[in-house]
Amino acid sequence: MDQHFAINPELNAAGLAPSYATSKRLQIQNFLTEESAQHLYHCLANQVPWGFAYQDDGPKYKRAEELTKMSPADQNVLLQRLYKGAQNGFQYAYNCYPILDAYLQKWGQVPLLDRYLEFLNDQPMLDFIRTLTGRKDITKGDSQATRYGPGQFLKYHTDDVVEEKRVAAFVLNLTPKWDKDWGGYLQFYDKSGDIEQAFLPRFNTLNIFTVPQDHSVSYVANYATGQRYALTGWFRYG
Ligand SMILES: O=C(O)CCC(=O)C(=O)O
Ligand SMILES: [Fe+2]
Repeated sequence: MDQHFAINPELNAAGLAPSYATSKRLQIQNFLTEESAQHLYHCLANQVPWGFAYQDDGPKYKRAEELTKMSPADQNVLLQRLYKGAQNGFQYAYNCYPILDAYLQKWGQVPLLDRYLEFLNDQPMLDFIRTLTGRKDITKGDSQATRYGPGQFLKYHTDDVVEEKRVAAFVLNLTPKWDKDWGGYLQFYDKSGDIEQAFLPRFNTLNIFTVPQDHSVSYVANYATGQRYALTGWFRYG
């Protein structure tokens, strides 16, 4: 496989660092070369066997193989149960492909995403992120592919899992076309619950932010006609 991914050579991490340091989050457009972003997008849109991630006494994941064994009626029963759970507590429902687990367990279903995970952990990327965040102690990145469609969401949370040693969360958004009435925003809140900032899903755009920090992916409208594709994860120390 001769697939090669690259960061947009015009970007300057040191130049962006002061803005990240001040606001604790940043949106960087045209993050990868156009060719890299197109390859990844077509992979997410056409090749990924999407499973389903949700919460049920802890994080749960159904692989694509299990999902296809469920009837549409049973899938709907599950979704309604998740909506019920969302009434009173933390909940999420979105399609997912756990790239790091797939890599470590050698699922072998999407070789391009194995190459992407290596790219994420290669020197140019780690150096860029260390310079951008000012955190020289970052040692690695993990990632999952996500797809949010109508009726899917990720409720307010902070990404704080102490033992996972997360320094910064990232969302490499790969959604080519999105309408601002469709929901699916990455939203950040202040203490009183007002939205401080919200990032529209946008093609080839890296959203990166310090952890912990209050955020959510707003509910995708039932009338949305698109899917929100992204590669998300965390850069870690130790
Ligand atoms: O997809 C996004 O914009 C954010 C995802 C997120 O917050 C998470 O997976 O923890
Ligand atoms: Fe998060």
